[in-house]
Amino acid sequence: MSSRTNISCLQEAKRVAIFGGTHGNEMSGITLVNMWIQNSAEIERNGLVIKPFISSPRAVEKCTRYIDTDLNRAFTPENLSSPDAEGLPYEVQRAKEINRMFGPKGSSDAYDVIFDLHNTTSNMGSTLILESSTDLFNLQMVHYIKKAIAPHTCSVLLNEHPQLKYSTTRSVAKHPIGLEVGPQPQGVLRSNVFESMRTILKHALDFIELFNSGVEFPPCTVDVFRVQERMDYPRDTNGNITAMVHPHLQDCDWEPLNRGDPMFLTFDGRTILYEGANTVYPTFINEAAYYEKQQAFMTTCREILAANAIRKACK
Ligand SMILES: CC(=O)N[C@@H](CC(=O)O)C(=O)O
Ligand SMILES: [Zn+2]
Repeated sequence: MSSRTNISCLQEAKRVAIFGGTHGNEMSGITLVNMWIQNSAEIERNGLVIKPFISSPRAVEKCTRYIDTDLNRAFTPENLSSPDAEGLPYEVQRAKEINRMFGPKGSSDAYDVIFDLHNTTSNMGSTLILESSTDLFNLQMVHYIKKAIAPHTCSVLLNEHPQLKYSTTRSVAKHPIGLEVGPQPQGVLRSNVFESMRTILKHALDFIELFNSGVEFPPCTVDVFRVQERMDYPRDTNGNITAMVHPHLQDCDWEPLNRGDPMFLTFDGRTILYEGANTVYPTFINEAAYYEKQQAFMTTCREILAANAIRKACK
């Protein structure tokens, strides 16, 4: 790193993986990855090794989110260092395999970039998910993608929360990046969602190719939504939900939610208001996969991140 010129020189990003089917019922990513496994012409770039990969084939075969446990929570140090044994949950075995193939997580042998393709039932549009506010390579890539797709837009969700952060499949890579596109029901393919995902990935790969070719990217800023809090549904003493997302909140991902705004509608017709002091930006509103995670939506706050100029390190 050179601080005098304020250009950060980063390692080349030669090995890139594209994961689909981390969740077996999120059809756009699964379909794109299967398509690219058959014919990779569209994703090939000069000087790059690009591996399209189905992360959870058994879940894909059954068209279910997971077999035993959520793969996208399974990349914990405990799981990854556990001895191989019969009878481990399918996704724990799979996490260990993926870590051997694309990692080891945290080591210099790990893949440079893993894109993990997800779909949501929420009305989030296209969303890039980052796990670190200081990963200059990812920040510059996100900035590049946002510029390239304009006038279409893409939100950036930053999940760096000490308690709410989870051990994702992509976290095996040096630069983990999630791509979440919705709304798309589980088990369903929607052409608009499929095409948005495909376009964003194309620009992402173009960025990596340019970076590796020695192009310098000037300093930039990126608007992000930082994860703040998990909001659960109101529940009775048995743990069953007693209310739904309020119609005024449903589908309003990324729109401001202010103190006093409707949040839930109980089955007997009562409105429950948001009582937090600050304006927040909800996302993952009414995501199907999150009922079991006790999450009706997630609140975020807006933030602007600044990134240094970057270029490939000269050897
Ligand atoms: C709907 C869904 O699966 N969302 C992803 C988000 C992510 O990849 O961080 C998950 O919960 O694992
Ligand atoms: Zn998913």
